[in-house]
Amino acid sequence: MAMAELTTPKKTSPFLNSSSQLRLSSKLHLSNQFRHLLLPPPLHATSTSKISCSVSQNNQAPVAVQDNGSVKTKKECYGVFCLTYDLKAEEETKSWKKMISIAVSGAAGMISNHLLFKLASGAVFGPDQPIALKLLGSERSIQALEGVAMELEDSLFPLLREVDIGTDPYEVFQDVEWALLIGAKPRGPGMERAALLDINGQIFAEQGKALNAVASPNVKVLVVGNPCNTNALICLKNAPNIPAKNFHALTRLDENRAKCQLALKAGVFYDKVSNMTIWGNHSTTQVPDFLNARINGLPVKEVISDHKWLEEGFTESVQKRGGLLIQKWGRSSAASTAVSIVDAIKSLVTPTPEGDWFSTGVYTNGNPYGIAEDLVFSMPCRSKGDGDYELVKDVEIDDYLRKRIAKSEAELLAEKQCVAHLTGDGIAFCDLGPVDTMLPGEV
Ligand SMILES: NC(=O)C1=CN([C@@H]2O[C@H](COP(=O)(O)OP(=O)(O)OC[C@H]3O[C@@H](n4cnc5c(N)ncnc54)[C@H](OP(=O)(O)O)[C@@H]3O)[C@@H](O)[C@H]2O)C=CC1
Ligand SMILES: O=C([O-])CC(=O)C(=O)O
Repeated sequence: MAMAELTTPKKTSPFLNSSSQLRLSSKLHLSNQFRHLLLPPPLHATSTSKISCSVSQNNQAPVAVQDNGSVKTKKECYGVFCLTYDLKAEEETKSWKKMISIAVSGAAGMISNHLLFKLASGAVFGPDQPIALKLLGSERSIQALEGVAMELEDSLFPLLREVDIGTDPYEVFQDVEWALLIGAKPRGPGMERAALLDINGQIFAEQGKALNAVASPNVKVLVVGNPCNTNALICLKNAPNIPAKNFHALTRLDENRAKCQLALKAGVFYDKVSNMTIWGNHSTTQVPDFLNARINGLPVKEVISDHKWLEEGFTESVQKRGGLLIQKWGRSSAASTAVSIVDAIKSLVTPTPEGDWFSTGVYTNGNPYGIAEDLVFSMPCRSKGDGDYELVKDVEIDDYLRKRIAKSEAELLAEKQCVAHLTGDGIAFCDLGPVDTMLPGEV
């Protein structure tokens, strides 16, 4: 029977019981000889506690080996991912990097359904990076999460080494190095934006606290669930031990949409469009920056002479692309959102090409553009590929951009006031103005 290596958790959840605080780190590789083994029945637990386990020789359910040598039946990990393996024992996997843990919330939702398979395939972190997926759901979705885990099992991804499913963020986020926060309540008909901010804000406040308590201290957090900028702000405010710089709100989908629209108008393929900034909020006030974007290395305005289209048609088409898609497709962008999450992560883990940049919603703290501090605001960034980023500080802002950026900034400041009770900034006061602002997916 192969043994797993014991590690002691750095931090513990207030919700963990003593048995679930035992965590054994897996160094073991699921070799092909084990693939035929009988697996335990699907998990019906409502929380997760990962203990790696070993496989008994007589085709019984996997069992966990505890530090005192006693054997404990493993219930919480999922199916085939409970099996043990030794990455260093086989030629093909010996040179692989140390496994990383990635948490995904809303893991049974539409976006995740596309994203998880890209993560597991190696398309995001590379072909030598084994991963563990920690899937966060709720009582609503626990059955569906089992279905997701079953599909991951059946995909036989060599790089996917562990899958845990659970409903308690304090357990699911234990030691994670990436947290992709996708789950959020969709805004229903007639629901005020203020109500959405409050309901979803509570989810992100709780998840921020959980990350703060149990995640890797340098965890990178990407907030996708809407309204993503303010949710990211709430999350980081509730995680004071994690650098605020590590939190992002996803505006990469907007960047990709903007590149596509410019390419269409210019009659070039979209790989010719670069330096595309989305400024501000992931909402209909966002500002796709055609002043600084380039097509074939030239300023957009030199390539597209229809400047009225740039200011009106282009800008609105990007701001409302999500809504148009819902009209056609009947549901909000899921596949392209998943692709943009992949792009956003890859932009942080691979060096940015010389002269280019990417957009991401980041914490404003000493920015050179005069944008209010203490917001999560989309801006141009570059990365050395180490998971971190630097702001691009010398982008030109003209009057057109300045006015529109100020509108998105005002919107975010108003959103921030609505959630003051969740950020530790006092009593909330919610006045979002006479016209309720929209998510890109709303019309
Ligand atoms: N930033 C961006 O560019 C984009 C952001 N989005 C946003 O991403 C989020 C997820 O989208 P998508 O995957 O399509 O949505 P789905 O509706 O398919 O899934 C969302 C998941 O959110 C979870 N959830 C959390 N809290 C609640 C709640 N109170 N009520 C209902 N569900 C809840 C549910 O999972 P569970 O039951 O497990 O909690 C559900 O599976 C949305 O907020 C959407 O607006 C979408 C597109 C682009
Ligand atoms: O509004 C939504 O849920 C969808 C969304 O963010 C987008 O398409 O950009």
